[in-house]
Amino acid sequence: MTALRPTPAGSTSIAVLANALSVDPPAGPDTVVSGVTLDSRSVQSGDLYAALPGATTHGARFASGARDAGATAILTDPVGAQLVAEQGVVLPVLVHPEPRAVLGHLSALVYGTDRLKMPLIGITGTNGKTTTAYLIHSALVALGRQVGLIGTVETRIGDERVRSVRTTPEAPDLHALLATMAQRGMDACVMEVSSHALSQHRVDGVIYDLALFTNLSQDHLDFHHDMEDYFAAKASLFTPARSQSGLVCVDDDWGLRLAGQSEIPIDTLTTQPGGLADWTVTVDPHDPHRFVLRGRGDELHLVSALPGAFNVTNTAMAAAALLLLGVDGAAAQRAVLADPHVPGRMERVVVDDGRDDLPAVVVDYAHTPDAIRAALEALRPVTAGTLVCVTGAGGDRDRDKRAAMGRAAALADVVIVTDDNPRSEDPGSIREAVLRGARAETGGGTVLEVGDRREAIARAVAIAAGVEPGGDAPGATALVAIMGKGHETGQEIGGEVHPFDDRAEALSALEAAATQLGEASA
Ligand SMILES: CC(=O)N[C@H]1[C@@H](OP(=O)(O)OP(=O)(O)OC[C@H]2O[C@@H](n3ccc(=O)[nH]c3=O)[C@H](O)[C@@H]2O)O[C@H](CO)[C@@H](O)[C@@H]1O[C@H](C)C(=O)N[C@@H](C)C(=O)N[C@H](CCC(=O)O)C(=O)O
Ligand SMILES: Nc1ncnc2c1ncn2[C@@H]1O[C@H](COP(=O)(O)OP(=O)(O)OP(=O)(O)O)[C@@H](O)[C@H]1O
Ligand SMILES: N[C@H](CCC[C@H](N)C(=O)O)C(=O)O
Ligand SMILES: [Mg+2]
Repeated sequence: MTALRPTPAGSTSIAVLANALSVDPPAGPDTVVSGVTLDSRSVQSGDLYAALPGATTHGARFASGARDAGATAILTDPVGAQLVAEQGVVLPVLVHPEPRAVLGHLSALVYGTDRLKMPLIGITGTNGKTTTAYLIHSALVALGRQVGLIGTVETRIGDERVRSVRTTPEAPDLHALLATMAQRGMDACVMEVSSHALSQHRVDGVIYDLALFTNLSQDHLDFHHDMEDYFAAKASLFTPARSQSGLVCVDDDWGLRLAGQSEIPIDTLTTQPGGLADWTVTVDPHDPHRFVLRGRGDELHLVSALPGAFNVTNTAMAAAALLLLGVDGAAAQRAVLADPHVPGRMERVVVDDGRDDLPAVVVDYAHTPDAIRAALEALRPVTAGTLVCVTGAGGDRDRDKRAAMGRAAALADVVIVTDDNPRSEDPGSIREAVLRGARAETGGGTVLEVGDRREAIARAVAIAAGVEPGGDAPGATALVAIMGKGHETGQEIGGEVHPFDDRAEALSALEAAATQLGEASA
């Protein structure tokens, strides 16, 4: 990301950075460093270029490109220093055995974020980070605060929005964003902290005032060695080097474990009936969206604006976080009632002519077994007719979760297995793994394979609407859940990203079904 850099403070020099690293300053005159990047393609004049060793290449191979783009200095490891020298690049080079591990702290010095006053809220967990971040963001905005947001969908600084490439930006980009937010007068920033970010030092040099843990379930086992390793990455957010205080949802065993081992003061929250925690949730027996949150002497009567028991949890976590940040109970209660639009999470797609003979369509970002199960369990009670689920798994990501995703999807009456982002993998083999799980688990439901995602969505809507056979009770009581891509606007196939938006495709499919139903009744 090259956008949203702060106005350079211009006070940090190569000698200052060398001193921070406890290494000798490179020979030659000292120079001001006004920015940092780890991507040669994003270098701006005056930048320190961090040439990092990676899984596929070494950043130092791009040193001459970085120099031509105006880099002032290079940070790299000994192998990188050799590569820089071989290219004849004459720039001051700071050498460190683990450049990634010092990059966050150097970025903080360059951007002045080591003196950040703005409160920071960091959210980690397998599912619910984006949703909870939006809930906190929209509540703080409703309270009249200026709030920054960083996460899977976008970065927001006041009214400015920039689409995200990653959930948690790399350290130089993160510090640049935080400095920009501070310069533009944000009162707080709420952000998602992925496990990749924690493992790859992306949030080094940042101290969160409040860290949240939502839950842990299977994902990313391509990157993390096993669940223990994945948990350890998440748990590292709850240490004094990273956060001052925490709020941990203890509904799953990982949350309980984290609460037991946390090195910082934490509050616990549970939604389990009769559960013991600092914050408890009592759901209204007559309305699953209404609940009472009790904790620290406060009692808040809240309504989750989003469907599903898990969104009661997300809303409760957001409300407790507000109170822990010092918002008073009455204000927090009002603020979390404000409508949070969370793009691509349980998002309804409707044709705008108000007709009532079409199935409901929901686009959701469920791409783990646990999320698919939670989403379908949330949608089943609001579906009197056929529940159709369109799902698929991403390529070049955790392979072990694919069959489990299929098994979870088999909670629907009709499962259509399709492509997500195949990336460099063979789409047919990815579908095969998901299909295996769905077929093993289905209790009499239908499992179909439709590789082309556009066709899969059209098919799902047609079955649910009753214009194609396959649904037991098609029409307005049926529901189509399109899982996995949520807010995404592209589909990555073999290194190319093709424009694709599940919401737009669902709308076209609904319009086509409406036309067919109209013709049939004419
Ligand atoms: C597994 C992973 O996270 N890899 C990240 C890692 O890649 P890498 O170490 O393999 O780097 P590499 O491709 O070998 O390149 C080495 C270095 O050369 C640099 N380079 C490379 C080419 C060039 O022309 N110029 C250049 O400077 C690269 O910026 C890099 O610093 O460092 C790269 C540079 O920052 C990242 O782009 C890359 O993220 C990849 C693209 C990725 O897909 N990451 C995903 C899995 C991710 O981070 N996901 C999480 C979790 C999502 C969630 O659950 O919410 C996220 O936070 O988004
Ligand atoms: N608290 C929760 N528990 C279980 N499932 C959830 C929870 N919140 C959301 N989900 C499900 O997980 C999906 C992803 O939710 P969300 O985008 O909020 O999570 P995330 O942690 O940001 O995910 P990612 O790591 O991919 O960015 C949702 O679309 C929903 O199906
Ligand atoms: N942040 C998640 C996104 C997955 C979304 C899904 N559409 C896919 O491509 O697998 C990840 O990097 O694993
Ligand atoms: Mg997210």
